[in-house]
Amino acid sequence: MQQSTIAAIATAPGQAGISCVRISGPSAYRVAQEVFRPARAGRRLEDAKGYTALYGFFERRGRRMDEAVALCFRAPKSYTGEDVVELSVHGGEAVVRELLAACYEAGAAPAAAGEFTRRAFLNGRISLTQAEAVMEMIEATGADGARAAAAAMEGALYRRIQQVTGILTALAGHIAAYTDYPEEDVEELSAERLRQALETARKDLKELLDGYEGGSILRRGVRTAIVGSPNVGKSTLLNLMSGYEKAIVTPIAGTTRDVVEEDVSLGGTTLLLADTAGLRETDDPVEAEGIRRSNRKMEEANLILAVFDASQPLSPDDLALAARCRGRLAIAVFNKADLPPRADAAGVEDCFKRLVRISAREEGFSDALRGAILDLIAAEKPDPDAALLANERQRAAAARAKQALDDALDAAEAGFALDAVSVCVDDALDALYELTGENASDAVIDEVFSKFCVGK
Ligand SMILES: Nc1nc2c(c(=O)[nH]1)N(C=O)[C@@H](CNc1ccc(C(=O)N[C@@H](CCC(=O)O)C(=O)O)cc1)CN2
Ligand SMILES: Nc1nc2c(ncn2[C@@H]2O[C@H](COP(=O)(O)OP(=O)(O)OP(=O)(O)O)[C@@H](O)[C@H]2O)c(=O)[nH]1
Ligand SMILES: [Mg+2]
Repeated sequence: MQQSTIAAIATAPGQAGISCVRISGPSAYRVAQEVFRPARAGRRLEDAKGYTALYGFFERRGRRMDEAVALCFRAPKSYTGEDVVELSVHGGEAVVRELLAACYEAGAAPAAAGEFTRRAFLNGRISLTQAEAVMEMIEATGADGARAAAAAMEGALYRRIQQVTGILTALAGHIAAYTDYPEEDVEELSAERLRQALETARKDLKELLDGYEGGSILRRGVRTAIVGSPNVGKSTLLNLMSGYEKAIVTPIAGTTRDVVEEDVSLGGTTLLLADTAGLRETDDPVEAEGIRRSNRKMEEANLILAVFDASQPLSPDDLALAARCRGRLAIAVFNKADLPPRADAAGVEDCFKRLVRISAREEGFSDALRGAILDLIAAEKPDPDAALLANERQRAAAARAKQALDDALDAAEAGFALDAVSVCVDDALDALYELTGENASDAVIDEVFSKFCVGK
């Protein structure tokens, strides 16, 4: 248990209906009682039971500053596992800042970024992956991301990792008993059983790792690059999908130079749209830099919207672009369908997963394009309720564990002594315990919580 009592504003800055200061630690009630006076005579904050609320006033240096509500939690039944008091006042920036200052005067220390959640973790209330899920929830901008975060908070990933550590600890125990106490008549570990256990654990980890990219689609959104030759209507398409005139549109080829980004929501999934400079050979160094950025966006994209001008024959640049889309999650968008058709779509059809005709000048996001996008990403999107690796830290730890199991299988295959296998299994367990935080160094824990906001 921590000795200090910390306080921070737990609500977002700015004007709001109410704002809240959270106080956690052994002196939470002593601090709160200095700044909060119950309205009803005879009621005392120190006597309040957990999960009760009191109406009263925020007072500072004998002056009534605002109305307030105190929400009381008693250790260990609170978010942090410590005594917690939450004081809410009207949501003005000045009053809540003053409330926090008053808490400091009363002896509370400023909370570091993520310190409440860190205490919940250190007090054994949540695992490290669950703590990271709290962060994921705060960052989620789409319904899919929030659902994935809720599953992780509920322990989906933690339980999945526990399945793997369960297999491996049983195996390590068996190997240790067999090699350390041969006289004890421990059942021999057959090569087949050893291989099977290692394979099962490795398969579980491989599945988790394979789902990582898809998970980022749920959490952050689908990185969607709008690419194509100059003047085909890429910026017009971005504006159409965003619902407002975000990007400059002109009849002049080479209008867009910088990447223009806009997030749009499509059926619970966020599309991170990037409109890019038209691809062509150019001597203009400014345009050339724009085109370099277009290419980078295209490489990084989960989904490519390759735009063609349906009213013109396809150019060599168009054909080159189509060829680059082969094997990618890419949709051919034949734009300017309002004009007489002159492009031969059949020439590039087999480079794309879908082909749609639209007129980006017309109002409203075309159903055909929307349908094609939803269709393609549905196949890429993992089940948000499933166990998913949430960030690079988790991915790297899972990858280290899988590598150790690959090594263990190689050692077993090569007929090395069980000791050698056992070293690899221990390495895998170390990596997995670091993932869940059961055996994570202070440096790793610091790194995780430094990404949180103050008050969480
Ligand atoms: N006002 C408020 N709302 C909030 C939070 C909070 O801290 N304060 N939370 C966080 O920021 C989240 C809720 N998280 C919480 C997690 C555990 C406990 C808790 O008291 N657990 C006890 C009691 C459970 C029970 O009565 O059944 C326990 O597990 O022992 C409270 C909040 C979201 N909403
Ligand atoms: N007729 C017709 N014109 C369109 C359509 N979509 C875009 N345009 C026009 O085509 C021209 C170029 O549009 P932009 O959206 O700027 O094209 P772009 O692909 O972003 O061009 P760059 O930024 O130069 O690469 C503009 O004059 C648009 O009004 C369409 O569906 N039909
Ligand atoms: Mg443009």
